[in-house]
Parts: sequence; C-alpha cells; structure tokens
Amino acid sequence: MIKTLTLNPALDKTIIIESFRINNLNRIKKVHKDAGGKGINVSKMLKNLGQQSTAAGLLGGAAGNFIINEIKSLGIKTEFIKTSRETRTNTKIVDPVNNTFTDLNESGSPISFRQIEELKTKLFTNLKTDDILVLAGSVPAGVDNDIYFELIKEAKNRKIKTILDADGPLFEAGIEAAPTLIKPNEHELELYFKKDFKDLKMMIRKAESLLDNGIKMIMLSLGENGAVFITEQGKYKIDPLKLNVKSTVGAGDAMVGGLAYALENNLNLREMIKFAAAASSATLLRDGTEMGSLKDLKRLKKLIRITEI
Ligand SMILES: Nc1ncnc2c1ncn2[C@@H]1O[C@H](COP(=O)(O)OP(=O)(O)OP(=O)(O)O)[C@@H](O)[C@H]1O
Ligand SMILES: O=P(O)(O)OC[C@@]1(O)O[C@H](CO)[C@@H](O)[C@@H]1O
Repeated sequence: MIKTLTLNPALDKTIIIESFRINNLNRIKKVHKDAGGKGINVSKMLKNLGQQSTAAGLLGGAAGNFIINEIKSLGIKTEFIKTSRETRTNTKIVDPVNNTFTDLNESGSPISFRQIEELKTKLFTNLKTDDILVLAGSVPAGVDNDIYFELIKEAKNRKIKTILDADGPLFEAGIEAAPTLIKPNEHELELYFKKDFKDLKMMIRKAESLLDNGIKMIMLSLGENGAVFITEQGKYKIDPLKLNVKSTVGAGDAMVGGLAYALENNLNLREMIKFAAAASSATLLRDGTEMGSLKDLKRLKKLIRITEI
C-alpha cells in the first residue's frame, strides 16, 4: 500500500497568458483549476498508472472541498482531516509564447497543534511493514520543521518505506531520519549545501554524500537537463526528452509517483529509473497540474536513455 501525505495542499489555478509582461495589463487566455499539492499529485500519477494509493493531509473551506471532490472523482482513496481555515490557492502563470512557467505559491493557513497531533495519530493506521509513505511539499504555519523527521523515524520503527520530497529546513531535518528515497531538485540541493553548483560532477558528488546518512536512493531532478539517480549500486544519468512542454508543474511529483510505483511493484533499478523519467515527461505534455497518462508514459519510456556514470 502507498500513502501520500500533503500537509499543505493547494487549489492550483493555472492561467495561460501569451507574452506575459509585468507592469502591464495582461489578458488571460485560459484558466485551469486542479487539485494540487505535492503528495496529492503523486496520488494522481499513481492512479494514472493503475496503482491505488491513499491521499492524506489537511483540507478546509471551499478550496478544500474542491480538492477533495476532484480527488474522489478520480477514484483516489482519501484520509483528510477537515480544518476550519481555507486551503490555499496557488497561481501558476504559463506563457506559451516565451515558454515561461511562474509559480506564485501562498504559504497556507496556520494549523492548530491539536489537528497536527490528530493527523500524526491517524497517519499510521492501515500502514504495515513494507508499505510506502510519501511525504511531500511545504507545511503551513504551526507545523514544526522537524515534522518529516519525526514521521520518517516513526515509519522506520514500523518498517515502512519512506519517500521525501521537500525543501529548506524540512529537507534538512527530514534527511537526518534517513528516508528510503529522496528526490531533491538542483535548487533544493543548493539550499541544503549552501552552494551554487556550477559543475554537475560536484553536484553529484555532494548528493552522493547523502547516502552516508543511510538514505538508499536519490533521484536528483534537473528540470530540462534531465536527472541523475544515485544508489550504493551505481549512478545513472538520465537524458531529458525534447518535448512540447505545456506545463512543468508537478513533473517532479510525477517522477516521485513513478518511483513509488516501482518500489511498490519491485521493479528492477533500470526499470524504476525509466518509469520515473517517463512519468515526469508524460506530465509535461499536460496542461495545468494534470498528471501524465499511462499511454504517453509507455510511449515515452521507450525513448528514455540512461547511462551508468
Ligand atoms: N523542460 C523540460 N524538458 C524535458 N524534461 C523536463 C523538463 N522539465 C522537467 N523535466 C523532467 O521532469 C523531471 C522533474 O522535473 P523538475 O526537476 O523540474 O522537478 P521539480 O523541480 O521537483 O518540479 P515540481 O516541484 O514542479 O514537481 C526532470 O528530472 C526531467 O526528467
Ligand atoms: O509550496 P509547496 O508545497 O512547496 O509546493 C506546492 C506546489 O507548487 O507543488 C505542486 C507541484 O509540485 C503544486 O501542485 C503545488 O501548487
């Protein structure tokens, strides 16, 4: 079983503006509304792969209702705690003329201590040995930065595998608990090492050093430059595909979805890497925060090239 945790979900509002200009009146061509937040996107990707998961977290208000209805209509199991505050709306500006993708993320309404405690208690019900818990995204005010650390520790006590996708202090604290797999992007790694990586080799060496913490697998995603997968068994460079990108939002989450699928179904390392890369590539072909289809994934997977480095 796979469970995803999204402590700070978002109604993603993607607005398409051709030739977007600041300090100017911009006419919106199209608007998309999607249920968003990293863990929720992972569950959406898994659903497209035919893999059931349970999406857990905190939701409230009209945006919260929109999100829960969307996820339920997709057939994803839900385990959200209702909050009295409105769930955030994140705005994404896509300019198809200049090929720019701009994220405007709200911080999220504060959460009470009581609700966080309730969530912690409920999270582990139904999770057993070898299940997978995906912890992804930012947290709203009121939640401590060591929340992922605490949950990963608890998961390890119960022999549950964990995947962490977070940035800043959440990442810093979380990796101390040695999750099974992490998926930092370049920016997240630079934040952690307080370094501006000019050289890919240096970045890979630094990422590799995180294996010393007890982390088993690292998928370092590099946006349009592809990705690097790192384990004790070897390191692999994944070439990016040249695609007609509609939206980059959620490409990393789709990748996490592919990784979770591969772990759950015991795919071998090469298959796991190709699966994850194809899932993210398929998602780039979709508008807004829609995840890639299984049909596109299967087609693109044949094109993914990986090289041992
Ligand atoms: N412009 C692009 N062209 C080709 N492939 C891309 C592009 N952007 C992303 N990808 C693919 O998607 C993967 C994940 O993207 P990225 O590194 O942007 O993740 P991310 O920063 O976690 O994204 P998000 O937080 O929006 O989910 C990359 O490793 C790469 O394989
Ligand atoms: O503010 P966070 O929690 O870091 O990221 C939230 C978010 O940008 O991540 C997803 C894409 O990865 C979107 O659905 C969502 O709006």
